[in-house]
Amino acid sequence: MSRAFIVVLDSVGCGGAPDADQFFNDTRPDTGANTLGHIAQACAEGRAEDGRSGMLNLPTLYALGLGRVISLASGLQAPGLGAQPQGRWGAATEVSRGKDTPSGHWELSGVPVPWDWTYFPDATPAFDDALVAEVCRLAGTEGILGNCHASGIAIMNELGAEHLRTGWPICYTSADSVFQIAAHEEAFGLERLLMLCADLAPLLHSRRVGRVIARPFTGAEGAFKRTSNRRDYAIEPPKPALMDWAQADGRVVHAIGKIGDIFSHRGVSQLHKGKSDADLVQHLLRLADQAEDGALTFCNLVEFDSLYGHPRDVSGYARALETFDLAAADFLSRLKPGDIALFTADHGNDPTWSGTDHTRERVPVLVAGAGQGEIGLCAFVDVAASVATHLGLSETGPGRSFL
Ligand SMILES: O=P(O)(O)O[C@H]1O[C@H](CO)[C@@H](O)[C@H]1O
Ligand SMILES: [Mn+2]
Ligand SMILES: [Mn+2]
Repeated sequence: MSRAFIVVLDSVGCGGAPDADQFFNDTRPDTGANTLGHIAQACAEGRAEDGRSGMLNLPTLYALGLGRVISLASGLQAPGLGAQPQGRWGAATEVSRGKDTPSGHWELSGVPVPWDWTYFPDATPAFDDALVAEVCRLAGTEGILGNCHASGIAIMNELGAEHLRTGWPICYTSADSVFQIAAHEEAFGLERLLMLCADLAPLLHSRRVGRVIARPFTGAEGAFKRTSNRRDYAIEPPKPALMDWAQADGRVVHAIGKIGDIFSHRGVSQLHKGKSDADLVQHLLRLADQAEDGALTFCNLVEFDSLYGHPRDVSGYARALETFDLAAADFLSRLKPGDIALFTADHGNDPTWSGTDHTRERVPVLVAGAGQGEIGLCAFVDVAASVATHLGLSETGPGRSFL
């Protein structure tokens, strides 16, 4: 039985979203944002020379059709990407109203998001009194710290000492639909923090806040450090999605990286986590060798987004793409006859753009193992339909298979 591998390169968009004018970074609309296209341009113009050099060098992904995808999606002729593709290539357009990770992954899995997410206002306080009171009740504290939009490292350093003094949890949010709680692993207690987030999640999910995120840290003042015990309590997809369909048909589903959290751990047979994308790629290589007949492997590589997209680090983003491209060649060489591997993304995060938020873009769809030729423009839900069709699942969702 054939197998399928989906690899989401988090935030590796290819421009051209028809509704980009309705999404913003600071006050600038996302119209024209193009993560891959602008990185390729910056490389060609010598503006991405930190730790790497020259044209964006992605032979494996170009051979599947990546260069064609950028011009298909956005009309941009990205320099150096013109190779004759050997794979199936297209660009997918999202309909969900959020340019965030859950929206993107759910829609790729056949479930567009039918609601508007709740975002907290960029004001202080960001949270209403009833919510603060509930956090205090569950935490057993007389108050909270933060109560604003913040970057996690900055607010940990700013309020960590006060947190140790008062015992109050540090609560903050961002441009995403999230409620985050940072607390010291030893002083506040890791289990207590996780329990607090778990207990708070149903209330926030009922308000359509996508995730409650525990952000434990350790160390003393001046040397606080986040630990890898981050935990996301995410709202569940409103309908069964690709991984659920596969499991319902008795297939093994491997989730690599954040995939478990993004789907509230639904539909996952085995979860493979790591401390970095390099670890996650090792899981991917191992599963290419070892995944069961008929299995679905769904992988998210988050560092493009978290380490390079949000900080607007063009060289770093280019380096990460080039590193991944080498691993992708190794990965593809391990596939067995009948397997497919599909590379895509969940949204954009153009490192040349204004602001620090995601950018609304189309995403690449590159398929190895399914012959050669243009898929053209398609829908996010067509990814799920195509993978389900390839695996021979009984449910294929609302999309149309391009395979
Ligand atoms: O700044 P840190 O705490 O890393 O938070 C980031 O991580 C959140 C979820 O991925 C985003 O919404 C952003 O707020
Ligand atoms: Mn994402
Ligand atoms: Mn992000």
